[in-house]
Amino acid sequence: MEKPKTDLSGREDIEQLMAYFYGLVFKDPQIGPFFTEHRKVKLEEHLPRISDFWESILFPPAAYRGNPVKVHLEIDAVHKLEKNHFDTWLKLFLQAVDTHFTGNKAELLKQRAQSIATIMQIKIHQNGV
Ligand code: HEM
Repeated sequence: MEKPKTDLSGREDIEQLMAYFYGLVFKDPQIGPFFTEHRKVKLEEHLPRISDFWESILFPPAAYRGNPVKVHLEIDAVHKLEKNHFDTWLKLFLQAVDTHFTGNKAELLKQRAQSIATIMQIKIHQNGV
């Protein structure tokens, strides 16, 4: 029988979830190329960084220092980030969380992903798209 789903309890759960999520992202035909072609992201560098980011939201304080909006404005300047890219990113993110976790932290994670995605799209749009 499968293990019942639980809530995220710390860093290790975030790391496992992100490894699963970026597994989906890298092979997605729509948004995978942002990571594999436009930016040539190394997963062994991205995973600790993105885990710091989500840890700072779910279990503060955490080590993340950065500016995700600025990073995505830079990505957009080279290759446009469209609504459909955000829709796909979010769909995979929600799917990854729901596949592995359930509970308050899981809900918070999904809410924050959606609100940050909305803010990013507004900022990118303001930037003259
Ligand atoms: C259209 C959807 C998205 C695409 C294609 C995308 C793509 C990327 C790429 C390629 C990077 C690596 C940049 C680099 O290191 O060279 C990155 C970094 C990152 N992304 Fe996204 N992203 C998307 C949406 C989001 C959303 C909605 C969030 C948050 C809710 C997010 C959070 C982050 C964070 C925290 C980083 C690390 C920034 C840093 O280095 O400090 N991304 N993204």
